[in-house]
Amino acid sequence: MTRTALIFGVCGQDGSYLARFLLERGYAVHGTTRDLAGASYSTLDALGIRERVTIHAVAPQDAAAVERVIGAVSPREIYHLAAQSSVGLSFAQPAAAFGSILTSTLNILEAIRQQAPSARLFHASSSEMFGDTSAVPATEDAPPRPSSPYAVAKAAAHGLIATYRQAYGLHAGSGILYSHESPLRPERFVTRKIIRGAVAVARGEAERLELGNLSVARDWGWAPEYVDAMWRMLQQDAADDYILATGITTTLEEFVRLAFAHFDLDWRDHVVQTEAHCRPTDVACSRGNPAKARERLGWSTRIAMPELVTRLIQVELEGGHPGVPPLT
Ligand SMILES: C[C@H]1O[C@H](OP(=O)(O)OP(=O)(O)OC[C@H]2O[C@@H](n3cnc4c(=O)[nH]c(N)nc43)[C@H](O)[C@@H]2O)[C@@H](O)[C@@H](O)C1=O
Repeated sequence: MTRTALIFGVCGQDGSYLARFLLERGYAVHGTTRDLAGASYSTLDALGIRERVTIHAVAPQDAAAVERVIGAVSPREIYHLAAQSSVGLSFAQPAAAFGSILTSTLNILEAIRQQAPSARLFHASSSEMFGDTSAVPATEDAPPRPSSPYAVAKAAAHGLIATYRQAYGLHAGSGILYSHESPLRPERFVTRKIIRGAVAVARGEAERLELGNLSVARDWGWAPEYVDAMWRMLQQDAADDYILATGITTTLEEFVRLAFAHFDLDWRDHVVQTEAHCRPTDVACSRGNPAKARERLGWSTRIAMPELVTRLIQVELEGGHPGVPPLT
């Protein structure tokens, strides 16, 4: 029998890779986007799968619309990836961050509790909720110490998922996602910005690249690998929370150095640090221990730093995603 999955936020980086992953495994894949006419399908187009996904117009902050789509699709697996994903933007638009992250999560949980209690739910939590973890890599039990509107909302949504699991017995779990990158990332995120910037300088199309704080350190992985973990979580008999990370943390300065060094360039000749690109507060260092995911899900990453930089540059130089038309 064909298995059916519903992905809230199918047009994002993770939604698109997950849709491809599930299609490859024979799933009927449904996905939501807020506005069919206004939606950008560039990620689904880049992977060549737009025609194979049934897309529904749903604003996840609209409880009735969430109930309707879950009732209509009747999915066994639900993936909640629909929320504002930019930490930086959440400082400028905190209310929007809260609505998109927290209200959407509550609506999906309530719809499942009321009318699809046997459905399984994956929720995208974030390492940002732990704050600075330079002293000890976070485990799933680490206390939340959020330091941005985005992280506060994610910590609350994470708590809701655990509460519904415990109080109502739902099969609902959070993947605590560390940064995971790909050519589908927009330039709002620093990795794509750096890769594009280094390529532009190497080609003589730009002279400099403006960035913010380079002393921060992050655990960067390869996004297509993370959707496998999301799926594995929903194949477990019991739902739980898992840290999804490579376990390798690198400074942003080192990322920049590697990107420019790929073209025999010294980043210090081209990168300018400006206040305008710094956040009011920023997580200094993000470290996570993915042991539980390795032991219980059999999941670990194959691609990590520094290979990630080379891979992103190669795709950028080829003009898009491997094997599919270039991204515009
Ligand atoms: C785990 C977490 O991962 C991602 O959030 P993020 O780490 O904030 O991603 P980002 O690429 O915007 O920033 C990374 C770091 O780089 C610093 N940085 C310096 N200069 C620039 C700069 O010019 N632009 C940007 N965007 N960042 C800069 C910036 O201050 C920050 O320290 C999302 O997936 C999120 O959804 C998520 O949950």
